[in-house]
Amino acid sequence: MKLDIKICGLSTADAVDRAVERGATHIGFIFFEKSPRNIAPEIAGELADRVRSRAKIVAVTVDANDEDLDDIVSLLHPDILQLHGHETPERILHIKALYGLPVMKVFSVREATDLHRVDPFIGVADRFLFDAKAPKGSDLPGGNGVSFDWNLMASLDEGVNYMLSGGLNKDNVADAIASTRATGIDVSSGVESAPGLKDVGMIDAFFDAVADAKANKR
Ligand SMILES: O=C(O)c1ccccc1NCC(=O)[C@H](O)[C@H](O)COP(=O)(O)O
Repeated sequence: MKLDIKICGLSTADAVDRAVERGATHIGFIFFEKSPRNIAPEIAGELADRVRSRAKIVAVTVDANDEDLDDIVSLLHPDILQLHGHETPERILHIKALYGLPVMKVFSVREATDLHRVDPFIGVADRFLFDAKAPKGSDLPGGNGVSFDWNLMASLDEGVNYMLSGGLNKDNVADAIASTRATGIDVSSGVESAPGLKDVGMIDAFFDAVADAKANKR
């Protein structure tokens, strides 16, 4: 089974190196000022250079304007733009025309009806990421370490290619893989010892758990 693994919100060389050594197919950098994982595009670009040919570089933005996207794209040179805000299909078409990069559009989920919001984006975004809705009072649209009911994903059209995220960690990732058709999984706070602080031991434990899950699914 081919499963993409994205480690998101990286900000140190140690964590970038370990994630990719352990098999991360995607690494994500957060460009959102309120996030403890927010990173300057220049620094993200330097970290990405360490692993560029081995993992896809994902720029995570939230309703970013063209000026900010210009900076991010020119300094990071991402492979994928992850749009984690309220971007419309029209905005996504504009961004794709500007940069010629694949777009992964994020939807937050609490109930089955949240999944229908994807319909106008099919054929517009290249891939989808389903995350949990932010808890009340959170400043962050992602990276909150909370899960949603993965059984809801069964009602999604089978043709939709998606990554799953939201509160994944070493203890629940096997269950997430077994109970959905996700072609990728994405983790951030589940491999952190404190908000924004990635922990290489926790990255190891996460990849060990994914390896066990894949072995058991064969
Ligand atoms: O992680 C952040 O701080 C963040 C801030 C603003 C927008 C998106 C953000 N994270 C995006 C991600 O792809 C996270 O990996 C995803 O939300 C899962 O996070 P977690 O539940 O902590 O594993």
